Amino acid sequence: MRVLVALGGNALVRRGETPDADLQRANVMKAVRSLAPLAERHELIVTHGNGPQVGLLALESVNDPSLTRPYPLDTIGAETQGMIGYWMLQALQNALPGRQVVALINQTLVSAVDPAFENPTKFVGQVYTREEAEKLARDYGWTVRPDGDGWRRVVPSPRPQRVIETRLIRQLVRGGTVVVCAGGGGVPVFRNDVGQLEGVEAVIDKDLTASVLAETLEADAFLILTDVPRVMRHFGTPRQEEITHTTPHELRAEDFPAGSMGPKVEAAAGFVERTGDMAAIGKLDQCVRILEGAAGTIVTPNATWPLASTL
Ligand SMILES: Nc1ncnc2c1ncn2[C@@H]1O[C@H](COP(=O)(O)OP(=O)(O)O)[C@@H](O)[C@H]1O
Ligand SMILES: NC(=O)OP(=O)(O)O
Repeated sequence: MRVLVALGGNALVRRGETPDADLQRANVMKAVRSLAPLAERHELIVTHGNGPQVGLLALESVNDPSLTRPYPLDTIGAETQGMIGYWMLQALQNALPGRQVVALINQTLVSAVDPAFENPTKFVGQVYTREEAEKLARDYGWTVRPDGDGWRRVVPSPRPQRVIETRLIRQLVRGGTVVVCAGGGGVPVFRNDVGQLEGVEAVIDKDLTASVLAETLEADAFLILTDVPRVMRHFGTPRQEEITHTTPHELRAEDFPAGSMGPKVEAAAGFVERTGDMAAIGKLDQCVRILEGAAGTIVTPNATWPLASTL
């Protein structure tokens, strides 16, 4: 069975935690302990978020007096793929001796005229007070928006069209290699007037890229792993209830917040609609049980879909 896992930013650093390298490495090791049993039994592709990290490196760059201009977001996105990819590579190699593992720097094609460039929505970096965020917006020309109780920088997040290195990833996976790729949704690139790839200032949603990649790699299951056990109806209200098994049609009838559960639900529902295979959203440390259909929110084409037949 071929399984593609999208690892949430929460798995690396939670809101309010200091994003020291030691802490993130320890969190990566913990995540890999959960993922290792999947890799032992299945072909595995791992993608990961980079929102907190891309924001942190962008802040460092904007404060670096030796630069005439800060590094662009595509370059910083590639830096985060290198950094997080290295942590994951090492942790996976240590957990899976004898198994080939690779972490790739790779790019995702977007449209240069995606309307997202006019309407930044992707939260990056740390949480600020409103006053701090407004000062940063004035000083650095950032766009900032409320996120929960705090404020954060937002950047454009164009829709992923295709992962440029898909063929290579497929070859590696078919050969039994565990592949870490499409980190931070992939480095956003477009084709310029002369057909050359060129980076753009954006951060792609990693769940949406993971959905596209899972489809093109013909994954049998697409797991979105985060810090909540299931998607909830009426989240955060006294009427809150867990969704155990659902369909794209049912999910699309509900409203989910744009900055968090919304893209996950869209990514899962889209994958199931396009492929007829299974997607799920749930907690990282329950990933084995989620794949068995015994935990998480399981999304299948219809209510009677024979889950057990895929296992
Ligand atoms: N309907 C919902 N059901 C469950 N969680 C939700 C819902 N709406 C919003 N959330 C929030 O979404 C968060 C997960 O999204 P996000 O923080 O973007 O995850 P990650 O960084 O792991 O990708 C949860 O921690 C929860 O607070
Ligand atoms: N690029 C991205 O979607 O990162 P997060 O999941 O960390 O927000």
